[in-house]
Amino acid sequence: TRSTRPQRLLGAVQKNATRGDPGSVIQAIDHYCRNKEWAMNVGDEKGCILDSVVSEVNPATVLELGTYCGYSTVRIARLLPPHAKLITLEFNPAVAAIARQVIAWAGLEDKVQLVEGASGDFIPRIKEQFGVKTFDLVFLDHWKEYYLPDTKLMEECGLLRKGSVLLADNVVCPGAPDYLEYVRSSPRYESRYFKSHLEYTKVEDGLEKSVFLG
Ligand SMILES: O=C(NCCCCCn1ccc2cnccc21)c1cc(-c2ccc(F)cc2)cc(O)c1O
Ligand SMILES: [Mg+2]
Repeated sequence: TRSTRPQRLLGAVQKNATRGDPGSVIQAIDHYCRNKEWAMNVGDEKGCILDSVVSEVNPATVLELGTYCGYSTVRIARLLPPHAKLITLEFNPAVAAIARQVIAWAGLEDKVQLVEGASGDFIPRIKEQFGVKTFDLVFLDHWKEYYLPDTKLMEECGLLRKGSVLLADNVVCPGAPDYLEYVRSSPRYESRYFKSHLEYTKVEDGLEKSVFLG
C-alpha cells in the first residue's frame, strides 16, 4: 500500500540528515516540504520566531500540544538547557511513531517525552503522572478549536504560573479566533502577535505569544 506523508517525511530525514545533528534534521524537513511535498510543520520562518521565544524563556519545563512529525519538537529540544524536559502530546499513534524516529534521528530522545492521547484527557493527569508542577512554556499546535478550552483547562489544573508563556501556531491560518479573543481581552494575559506566513507558502499566518500574569 502507498506510504503516508509522515513516512515519506521520515524517509527524507533518514536520507538527507546526519544522525545526532538536529540542525540537519530541521533542514532536511524544510527542504523536503518546500520542494517535494507540503506538510504542516511550523516551518523555517515561524520556526525562527519559535526559536527566539524558546531562547528568551530558557524553559526548564515545556509542553507541546501537537507533535505531528516532531519538527517543532526538535526545534525546541535542541535549544533546551541540559536537564530541561519537553513533554509533547500526539493524538495519532501512527504519526507519533514517525515523530519518535525523527526525534531519535536528531539525538534528542533524552530531552523529550512523547505521549499519545487527547489533550482533554491528558492535561488533568500531567501533575500526578509526570511530576510537573507548572510549565514555563506551552506550544499550542494541535486542533485549533481546542486551543481555548485547553488553555482554560491548564489554568484550572494549576499548570500555569505567573510568567508562563503560551505560544500558539496558526492563529490566522487555519485560525483560532475564540482563543485570540480570549488571550487578547483577558486581564490575566499579556499577548502579542508575531506576523509571519503559513509554512512554505506566501499565505499570512502568525504566532500569538501570551504571558500568563497569574
Ligand atoms: O491542523 C493543524 N494542526 C493540528 C493537526 C492535528 C492535531 C491532532 N492532535 C495532536 C495532539 C492532540 C491532542 N489532543 C487532540 C488533538 C491532537 C494544522 C493545519 C495547518 C493547515 C492545513 C491546511 C491548510 F490549507 C492550511 C493550514 C497548518 C498547521 O500549522 C497546523 O498545525
Ligand atoms: Mg501548526
